[in-house]
Amino acid sequence: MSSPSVWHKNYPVAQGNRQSPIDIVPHQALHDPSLGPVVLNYDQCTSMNITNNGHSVVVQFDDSDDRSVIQGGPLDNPYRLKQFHFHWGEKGCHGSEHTVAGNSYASELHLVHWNAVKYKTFGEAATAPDGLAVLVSLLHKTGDDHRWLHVITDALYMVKFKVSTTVNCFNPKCLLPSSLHYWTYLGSLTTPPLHESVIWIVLREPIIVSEKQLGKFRMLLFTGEEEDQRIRMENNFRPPQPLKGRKVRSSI
Ligand SMILES: Cc1ccnc(S(N)(=O)=O)n1
Ligand SMILES: [Zn+2]
Repeated sequence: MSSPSVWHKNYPVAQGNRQSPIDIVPHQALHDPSLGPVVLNYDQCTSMNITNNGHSVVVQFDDSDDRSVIQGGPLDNPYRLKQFHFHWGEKGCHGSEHTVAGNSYASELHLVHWNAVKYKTFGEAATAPDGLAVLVSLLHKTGDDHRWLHVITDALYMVKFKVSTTVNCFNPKCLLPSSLHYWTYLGSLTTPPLHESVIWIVLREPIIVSEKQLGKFRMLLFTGEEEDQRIRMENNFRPPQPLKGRKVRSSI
């Protein structure tokens, strides 16, 4: 995984006008009363597998129909859940991509959805300005285990190297905080190809996870079993990017 500072050489859009992540400054966010609640319909278990794809750990979903969708909030259509993945650091409270008033969290969960009403495939949606919607849960490290995150962290040893294993019936709603109040802004993918196609919905309330649970992410490897180099997967986060005049709206 090359460093974010050189991505612009192969992906000039890295220096575009709607790049992600950003630093969210709460008192500068515009409260928009027209922003309704986000509505999550994840009840039909459609998770399929968990994969170490060499730069994060990803849980893929069956997105062949509208069983698992997000709608409402800033979205004009229902967006289909395709996958979720995490970003994390190597220690302490660094590892999230979005920061809040300059403060970073230990990790960040991205639930990636695509607009299957307007676009035929995820690939097509991923290049459209309203193609994707990513719901963000910030993971705050304190002492306690998160009661449901262990389902994921207990499976990580099976994908230590760049492999995949099945995960049945995991409803990611259990990884969200109790409050669905959010900030929202128009941005991009935070890893190449950095397409400016994402409506970001960042939940204000972090979830609480333990150092032990975070440690299990950090034992993942960027490298495959056959490679003799063992490179730990950590610090797979992009730092905040310039706002370039964008407005962040707040649901409350
Ligand atoms: C599916 C996908 C690809 C690249 N980057 C992202 S992210 N980190 O913006 O959610 N998601
Ligand atoms: Zn991500």
